Amino acid sequence: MRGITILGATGSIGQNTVDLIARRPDDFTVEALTGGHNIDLLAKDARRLGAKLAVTAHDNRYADLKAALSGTGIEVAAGQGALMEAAQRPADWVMSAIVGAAGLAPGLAALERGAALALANKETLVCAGPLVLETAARSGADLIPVDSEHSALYQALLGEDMASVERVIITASGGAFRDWPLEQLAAATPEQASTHPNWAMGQRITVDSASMFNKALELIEAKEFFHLDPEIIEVVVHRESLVHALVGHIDGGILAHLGPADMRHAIGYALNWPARVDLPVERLNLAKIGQLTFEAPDPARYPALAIAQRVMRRGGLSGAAMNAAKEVALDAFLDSRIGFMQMAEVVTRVLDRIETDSGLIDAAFDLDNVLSMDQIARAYAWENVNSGVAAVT
Ligand SMILES: NC(=O)C1=CN([C@@H]2O[C@H](COP(=O)(O)OP(=O)(O)OC[C@H]3O[C@@H](n4cnc5c(N)ncnc54)[C@H](OP(=O)(O)O)[C@@H]3O)[C@@H](O)[C@H]2O)C=CC1
Ligand SMILES: CC(=O)[C@@H](O)[C@H](O)COP(=O)(O)O
Ligand SMILES: [Mn+2]
Repeated sequence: MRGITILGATGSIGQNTVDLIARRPDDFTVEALTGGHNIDLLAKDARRLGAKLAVTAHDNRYADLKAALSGTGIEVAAGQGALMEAAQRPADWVMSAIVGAAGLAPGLAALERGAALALANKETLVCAGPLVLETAARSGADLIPVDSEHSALYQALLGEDMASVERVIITASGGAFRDWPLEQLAAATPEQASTHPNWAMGQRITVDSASMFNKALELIEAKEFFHLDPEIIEVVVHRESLVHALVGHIDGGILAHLGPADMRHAIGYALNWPARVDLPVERLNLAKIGQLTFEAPDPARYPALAIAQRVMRRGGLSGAAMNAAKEVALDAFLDSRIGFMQMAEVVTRVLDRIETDSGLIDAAFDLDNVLSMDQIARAYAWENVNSGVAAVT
């Protein structure tokens, strides 16, 4: 029996993980499940999986969770401290599926304790790549990617000599607005941006897919995870979301990873790694699919890609700054305070300021410095939003 903890169990990745665990009750015990506001779902899954501990990230939801699990014997806790304790429980495998920079500290805590960490939370590597890899190396913990492109790269790179890799290509669906006239993007609403052509995911990553900030984060995630030179990482728009990533070798050969647009493949791969097991996902019928298409991304439509290049070249704590500014810009967009295309403007202004007036950008990669950079960038981004420079017109 393997002990499992799911951080962010009530979200899209969390629920796909719960689905896989629930199918094999004889193979897994559940140490802890964590969630946020969705107390009913957290309590339901804690009961269903027989979790030892259920944690809500919000102190003020403790009484609700306690009531929902009364009489079950399941331990209940709330707040940031409880989240960290859940991450450090003696699980063999921990899923990191909290959304945003909030997932960084709990994921690191699990790695420090030596649990295998299945990493869906891409912000972890964007904000603190060197710290995360160094923590895993020190504790001996396995770090297994879950983001579909990175799981695909991991699988395509198995047994390959990195010295023969000359290109790494990650695919992008193009998001909700890929067929919109460019001039209409400025007026896109949060509701319109919250749909995805192929994947069912949480709202934040769905909007990030529309702006391609998701792909921007993924470029940095790939650079950090696989120690890549940014110059060899490419993005190609692939409308079908069936080819997730490709690896090009110096002899001209390209290895591609294909799979259904169902995160249970990448989650199941990480759960069973290094073994492969039968997973409850659709098998692709290539003859029925007929054609796979590829296009170059338009830089005017997707300014986030150039921002990622800038961050990869600048290095240091600029990834933490970019992510924090993006999270604020996304909140402001979802609240209709700035327009869709202004998210990239806010992030650019924050990076301009961080690069000139904050010595912190070249500080050592420790958690305190990363979190300080996160806070400074958030403050700068809110100043920018509140100043009206990026207001919806
Ligand atoms: N969804 C997908 O298919 C993919 C997601 N990812 C990445 O995985 C991560 C999770 O994404 P997704 O599942 O879509 O997100 P969701 O929004 O669906 O779920 C987020 C989870 O985190 C919890 N949560 C939210 N805020 C906090 C916080 N401040 N502290 C603690 N817990 C919190 C939520 O609780 P509650 O809902 O109860 O409030 C929920 O359990 C993201 O980093 C995303 O980029 C990567 C590849 C694919
Ligand atoms: C499923 C997954 O990994 C997402 O990150 C996906 O990549 C989003 O789709 P986009 O290609 O539109 O960003
Ligand atoms: Mn992805």
